[in-house]
Amino acid sequence: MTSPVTDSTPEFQPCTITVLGGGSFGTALADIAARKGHVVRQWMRSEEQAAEMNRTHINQRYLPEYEVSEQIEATSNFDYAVSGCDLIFVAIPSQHFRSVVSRLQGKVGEAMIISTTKGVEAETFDLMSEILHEEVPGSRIGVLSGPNLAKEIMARQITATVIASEDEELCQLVQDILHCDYFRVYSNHDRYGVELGGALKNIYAIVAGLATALGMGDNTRSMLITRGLAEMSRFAVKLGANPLTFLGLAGVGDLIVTCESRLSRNFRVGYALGEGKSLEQAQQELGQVAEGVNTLSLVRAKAREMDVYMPIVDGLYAIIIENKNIRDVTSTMMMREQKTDVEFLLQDNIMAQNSVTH
Ligand SMILES: NC(=O)C1=CN([C@@H]2O[C@H](COP(=O)(O)OP(=O)(O)OC[C@H]3O[C@@H](n4cnc5c(N)ncnc54)[C@H](O)[C@@H]3O)[C@@H](O)[C@H]2O)C=CC1
Ligand SMILES: O=C(CO)COP(=O)(O)O
Repeated sequence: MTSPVTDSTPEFQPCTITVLGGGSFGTALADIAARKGHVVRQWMRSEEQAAEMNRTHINQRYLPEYEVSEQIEATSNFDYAVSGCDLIFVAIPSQHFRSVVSRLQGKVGEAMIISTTKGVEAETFDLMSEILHEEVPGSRIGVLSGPNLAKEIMARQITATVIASEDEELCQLVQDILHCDYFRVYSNHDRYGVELGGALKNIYAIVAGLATALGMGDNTRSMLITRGLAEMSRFAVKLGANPLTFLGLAGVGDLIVTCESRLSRNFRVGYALGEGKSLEQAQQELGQVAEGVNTLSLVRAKAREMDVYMPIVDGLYAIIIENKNIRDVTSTMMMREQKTDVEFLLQDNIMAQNSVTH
């Protein structure tokens, strides 16, 4: 049995927190909050899964190796789960996000709502916090994103995340709720950039998994991560995000962890593809969400519409959707026109400034 980390500081104020989603990340967040002494309800679709979790304190399907706090109350009763809570974390895969959060309408009073989902909606290209704005108008909204592999959080590996919102009070509350000796929460006001970073990096994790399975080296993976970052930032800037956000935990931080870790489901899908499995087989064997697969097609279409150069996205799409030969695609990518290393103009601005001051 793991020891509690209950917050015993005099200023500690227990909150009532609801987590929507019975998967790995929802469970990891519920566990942190419950161990800190908050009242935590975790909503999941399956009545049997909820009953089993309350009985055994183990999420058998998603995190069978870890015992969760006995203080988490799992429930399949949605209205009960969200009644009278102060804050809601939503950890539902992007494809089902709207259908679940639309049920919050008129039920949540003043509760703040935080999306933890790293994906894009197919029909609208909406990010999850935009869906929250549409489905629960008037609510206070934030996004939690960063290098946060659920299993490492459950193992109490030291981890940092980002809470992003224009709402300063919301950021402060989430920091207070989740901060403990193994989990640090940084704030950022660029909600859109933070959220976009979390969604985009999944694509490059698939590429990294694929490259690793094919026996490509560390030089290759480093190139993929760095050029992936350039591509992500280029795309995000075109959509109006701040490229500097991509230098933080929710950008390069999350990109590194998902491109380097075999715990990443997106990496694992890529790895399985590299072993010659079909996309369907890879997803089926995973049995959990790998958001990057859907995000890939959506981002490729959007990049074409906006005329953004994304060769890695194009290459992965050619391999896994158009079934092109991996070696041919890689060779075409390598033989493309040579580009400059760093493309943003910050450096030019600094040099221009220096030439004035020196
Ligand atoms: N697992 C991780 O390490 C992290 C995951 N995330 C993000 O969190 C989101 C959720 O991921 P996980 O919890 O890992 O996924 P998961 O695959 O472990 O679990 C997904 C959960 O959503 C539930 N679900 C699916 N459709 C539903 C519906 N229509 N109604 C109600 N529940 C439904 C499933 O039953 C399951 O409990 C994803 O967008 C992921 O990118 C973010 C950070 C870390
Ligand atoms: O977002 C994550 C880590 O920050 C989890 O990545 P996967 O969804 O690829 O497992």
